Order: sequence, then C-alpha cells, then structure tokens
Amino acid sequence: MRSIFAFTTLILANAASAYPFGFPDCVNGPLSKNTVCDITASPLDRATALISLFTTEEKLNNTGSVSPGVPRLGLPPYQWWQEALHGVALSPGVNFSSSGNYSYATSFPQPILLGAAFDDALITAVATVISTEARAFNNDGRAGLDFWTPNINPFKDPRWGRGQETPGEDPFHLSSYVHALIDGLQGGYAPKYKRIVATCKHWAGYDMETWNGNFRYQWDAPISTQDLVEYYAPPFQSCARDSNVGAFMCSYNAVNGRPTCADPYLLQTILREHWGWTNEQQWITSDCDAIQNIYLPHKYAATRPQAVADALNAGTDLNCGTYYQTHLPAALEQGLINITTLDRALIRQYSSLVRLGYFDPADVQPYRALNFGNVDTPQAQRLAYQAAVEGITLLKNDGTLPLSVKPESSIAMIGGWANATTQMQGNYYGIAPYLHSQLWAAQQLNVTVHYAAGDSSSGDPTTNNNLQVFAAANKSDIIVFASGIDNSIESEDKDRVSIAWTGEQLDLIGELAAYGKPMIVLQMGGGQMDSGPIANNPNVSALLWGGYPGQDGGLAIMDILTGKKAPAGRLPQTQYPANYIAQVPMTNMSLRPGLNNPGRTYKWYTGKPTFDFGHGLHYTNFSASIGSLEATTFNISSLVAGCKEKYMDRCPFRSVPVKVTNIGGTRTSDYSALAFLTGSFGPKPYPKKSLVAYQRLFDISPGATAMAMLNLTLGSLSRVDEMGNRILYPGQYTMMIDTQPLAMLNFTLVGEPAMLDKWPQPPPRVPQNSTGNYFVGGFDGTGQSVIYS
Ligand SMILES: O=[N+]([O-])c1ccc(O[C@@H]2O[C@@H](CO)[C@H](O)[C@H]2O)cc1
Repeated sequence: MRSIFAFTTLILANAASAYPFGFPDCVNGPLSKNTVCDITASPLDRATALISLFTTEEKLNNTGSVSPGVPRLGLPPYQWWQEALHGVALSPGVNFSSSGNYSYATSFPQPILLGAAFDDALITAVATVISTEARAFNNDGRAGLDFWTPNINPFKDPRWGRGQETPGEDPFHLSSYVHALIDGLQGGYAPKYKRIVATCKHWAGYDMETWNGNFRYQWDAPISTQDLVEYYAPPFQSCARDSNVGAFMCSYNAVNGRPTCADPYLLQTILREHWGWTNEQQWITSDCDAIQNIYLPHKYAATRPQAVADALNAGTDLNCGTYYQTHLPAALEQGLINITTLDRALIRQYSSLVRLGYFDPADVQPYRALNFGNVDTPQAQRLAYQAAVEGITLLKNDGTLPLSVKPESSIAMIGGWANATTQMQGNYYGIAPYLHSQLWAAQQLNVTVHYAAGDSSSGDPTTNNNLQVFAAANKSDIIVFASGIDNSIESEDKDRVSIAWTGEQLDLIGELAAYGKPMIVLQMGGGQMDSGPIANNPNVSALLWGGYPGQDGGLAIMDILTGKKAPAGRLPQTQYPANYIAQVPMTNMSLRPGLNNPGRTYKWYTGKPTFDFGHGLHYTNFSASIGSLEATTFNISSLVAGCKEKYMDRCPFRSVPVKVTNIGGTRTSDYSALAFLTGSFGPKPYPKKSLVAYQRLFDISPGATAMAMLNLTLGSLSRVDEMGNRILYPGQYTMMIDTQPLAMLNFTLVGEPAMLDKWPQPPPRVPQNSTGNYFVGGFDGTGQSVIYS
C-alpha cells in the first residue's frame, strides 16, 4: 500500500535539499539585462531570449523534470513535478515542513466524491484554495509553480485503481468539472499571471493499471475513432480548447499502436492543431519514464535515441525522469532531432514560467505575498467540510435517517473505516491539518459511543476477532458499520479483481443487521462496489457512499446521519452488479455493447445496474417542471445558421428553465438537477440516455421552489459518427430531469444533418511490436475481440 509515496518521499528529500526553489535574480544577476527580465516584453520573446543564451549542453540538461537551470546565468534549478490532486500533495517538488508552518495543507475529498456534488462552483472554489496554498508553498521555496493535476481520464471500468482520482464516468460531467477546476487552479482563461499551471493527464486512453498480464507501461489501447471522440477525448478537449490549461501529460499506454508520447496525431494534429492549443506557453510532459517505455516494453522505437527523438519530435516537450537528459545528446549527434525542436520545447517551458511571474519583481504580481497564513484558513476548512457534505450520497434509506439522537442514545461505531485517518484521503494526498474520522465525529455528539474496528477478514464473523464488535452492537441502540475498500485494494498499479463486498464483510453486516436495531452501512472508498446484497437486506436501514471524504469527512458523514445536513450527492459512476467484471475484459475499450461486452457506463450498459449513475436519495422529495420552449420543432439549418462560434458545438441551443419544488414535508435540502437527453437520432445503436446539463440548487426549504437554468448547446444535442465527426441529426429528442424522470420535454429536429466538427482522421494502426504476449482481448477495428501476440 502507498508504495508510490515511499518513492516520492525519498525523491522529495533529495529534491528539497538539492533543488530548493528560488527565483532568478532579475535585478542584479547576469540575466538582469536580458529580455527575459523585461516585464513589458511578450512571454515568447522573453523565453526566446533566455534560451538563446543556453549552450547546447545546457539545453539538453534542462529537458527533465529535475532541471538544473543554468548556474552561470543565475537561472536556478527547477523541479517540474508537483502534485495537487485534492490539495497540495506529497510529491518530488513539494516539501512539507516536519512541524509548524508548512507542515500541512488543506486536504479536500478525492475527485470522485467532488464529482458526486455536481456543483461546478464548488469545484472552482476548491481549486482556488489549492492554487492559493500552492502559491504560499512556492513563496517559501517549498514547491514549484506547475502541478501535475488533474487526472481526467474517464472512469470507464469499475476495476480501475485510479478511478478515485477522477470525477467519474460521464464525459460531459468531466468536461464541465475540469473547466471549473482549471478556472480555479489557473485563475481564469488567460490571466496576466496564472495562479499555477495545471496539467491535464493522461492523454489518452489510460484507464488500466494491470490486468491479466497487461500493464499500463506496455498496454496498447485499441480505441475506435468514434469512442475516442465521444468518450475518451472530451475532458481533454475541455482542458485544451475551452479552458486553456497550461500543460498536458501524455500517458504510458499506446493508442492504436503508437505510444501516446510519440504520437504526432494525438499531440500535434488533435491537441495543438484541431483544438487550437497553440500558444507558446503550453507544454507537454511525459508521464514518469513513459519515454523510456517507447523503447521498452513498447518496442516502438528500435533504439533509445530513437525513442527520445520520436517523443520530442511528436511534441513531448518535457520528460518526467532523466531519459531525455541521458539520450537526447545521442539523438542530436545522430541527426534524429534538431536544435529548433529542442529550443521549441524549452521556450514552451520557460514562457510558461514567465506567465507565472517567475522572472518578475514581487511587487508587480498578485501572488507573491501569500504565506502560511493563507493555508488551511477557517474558510478553507469550511470548504473541505462542505465539499464532503455535498458529495456524500445516500443510496438507501428506509426512513431511519436522519437519526434522532438524544443524550441517552448509544451508537456502535464499527468497522475498519470507523476510525480512519489517512484512509480518508485516498491517494495523491498531502499532509492534512487533521483527519476527523466518523468515530471522532460521533464522540463529539452528546451520546454514548461504543467503538470496535472488528475484523472482517477472518471468515466466520462470530469468531473471537469480532467479540468486541458484537459487544458494542449489544450495548448500543444504533449501529453504524463503516467499511468498503481503500488504497490497499484500489490504487496506482492496482486494479481491483472484484467489485463485490467480501463474503466476510457481508457476513458481518448480516450478523449486525440481525440485531434488528437501526443499522447504517457506510460504503467507503472510490470505486463502486456492488452493494446489492446490503441494499436488499431489509434489516439494513440505510446505505451511504462516503468516497474518500478528506480532512473533515467523518464530521460530514455524521452530520448527514444525524440530520444536521441533508444528503444530495449523486453517484458519478454506475454501480454494477458484481458479475459485470466477468463479462468484459478491462482491455476492451469499446463503449457500445458487443462481443464480450455488455456495454459500458450508464449510456450503453445493457444489464441492470445495482444503482444507476446519478442515483442519490434525499431526506425529502422533489417535483420538477420544465418551462416550455417557444416551439417543439426546430430546423437544423436555422440552428446552424445562427451559430457564430468558431467551435460550433459550443453554440447555445436553448436555456431551459426547470422549476424544482421541495414537496417532502419537513427537511430543507439541496437538489442537483441532472438533465439527460434520450431519443432516436444519429447513428445506431442509440445510447440509453446522455447527461447534457446539470445544476445544483441549494437549501430548498419545504414547500419552496428553486429555479435551475439548464444550458443546452448544439454540441449536447449532437452525436458522433464512426469517423469521429460531430453531427447534428434530425430526430426525436426528449429531455428528462433526474434518473427516475420528474419531468420531460419533447422536441424534434428536422432537416439535413449538419456537421459541427469535422474530425481529423487518424493514420493507420501500427502493428504490435511490444515484448511479450500482452495483448489479450484487443480490438481489431471492427469491434471484434482478438488476441495479439
Ligand atoms: O517511479 N515511481 O515511483 C513512480 C511513481 C508514480 C508514478 O505515477 C505517475 O506519475 C504521475 C505524475 O503526475 C502520474 O499521474 C502517474 O501515472 C510513476 C512512477
């Protein structure tokens, strides 16, 4: 468990002593007369002037994540690798102090729980705190200015160990979420000074650690153009085209035969050209040692110099690791790269630092005054708590919740998650100021608490190992069982081999439920587990999904259980029945149902989910009504003629008002209005439905009404054909509010199909070369599973 962090802590210690962060001296240093220090010049001119001073050797030296800078020029070393997935995080470039100031940073819930809030404003607020704290760390020389976050690969397969790092499975949701996130991380679309540089990773098609002899380092993901455009690419399009993110990371895996870091189609044709991600301040880093993988195990390049040349020429500007620094000299000597390409990469990196104010005097820029007083402020603490409250999702409730607790009440807090500490953070975590567990929160109530962790790994739950559990349950009138999964089961390098609760866990839940007392199960962890057996047990009163809820997650959970807060989170991923994973190999990248594939995500899954994407109960009931449009039939040619955007999918269709009323009696509650589109239009098969808009409404009191404005674009009405073209089709459309529709709106599009986005066609698939018989269950371009060797 947490092996990556043993590594990062090691690097961190080295990096911190070898490369403390400093700023170039633009007042007295050797660079002071160079254009790089001229704040009136453009970032491109400034970076170009800087790089023109580098010798070839200095250029080659500064291509890795640990860049030595150029001492003779007074250019300090720089560590490019910082992480901040849900708060400033332990990573090579982040140096937490061992005590006192800078010994902690706010630790928010994992993205999978943030995603469940369906609240983009919350995401911007969280990201703004993260970038503020990152700046404070930077000002103290404890972090760089670029962070390798977010992980925005769609969480397609429930087994994926890193799905917890993402906001979920739906491409529209991810695109909207990541736009809000980058807004907060970077400080808007094109601020004069970026707050920090964010890095959208891992482009593209990365969603497997290790499965059945396949590893992320050698996996060649077979992805059809249709699936790429419709599913794998949209969050990255949102990063690049719509949010102007400062950096991208290419992934370990190959796509259709090409390791992504060596693929000019993905990096140049799509990312830079088609999405217009072309300004000089944007760079692409490789995943860590991914360039080495181009040589081995991908065997895409025949030599190491060829591997680095393939990557640099394709547009990978920076190498996480030392492979560029080691092998680019030979590539240059052999004429595989030229100095112009090397300069391009360096100019991109350093102009990005210019945009961060790295070369500018402190008094002209907004973030240099931030200090530890801006870290984990009371406001940030409240936000961490609020974020957990908003995401926590109620899956079942027989009416027992909210609990009514009185001084004479006694609660049994049971299970391996009841007294959680760092478990609450998931992976890519920082050092939290505190970690309030569910047990801690229960102990703050004016009730008696009986705690027993128990041991759900011991087979028969009635063995001695669980005597304390039964004693606690006996003595209490309420039982809370907190369990599920954690990073020992799902993590980087570890995909799950089961999505069921273990027999031991289910047996123990059964024993505890048999007491006939109010019995609440907390399903903790990132990936969904099949909670069907728990939901179907009539003696289990309630089931709540808590994700990895961060520093105040225990309090958020207990406040929901006791009714101080009302739940309104929604599942950001489908909860499949346990046998789903036997029906589809992880290596099957197709979304649509086919051979060995019952379909993926709520859009295409043909079976019956245990809980649907978007499921989430409240302590009250809501009704909804959709305002009528001015017409029920729309002509495609008029819609398109009225569209003046360069990217036509962004053109508005209509803003649809939705009136939501709390009809449930006594409880004030938030409500996330989710709008799905269904109907018969575009290529077959049709998806069951697609999320096209959402908005969270706050604090709707009983009897009160709130209004959501759901903005539909032409893009959200469109479908993608087999060539990847995004097209507006004639047909019958139905917009539905919520998973069990509370309201529906029908309309029709008539006329000829209209092209919204013509997709550049990929080069032909490259045959497999990789070492080993890894390619079990691939895709041959027609949807058939094949075995490559
Ligand atoms: O060598 N290691 O110890 C090591 C540790 C972490 C690691 O993960 C990669 O590094 C992260 C960089 O942001 C990417 O998200 C992830 O895929 C890759 C390599």
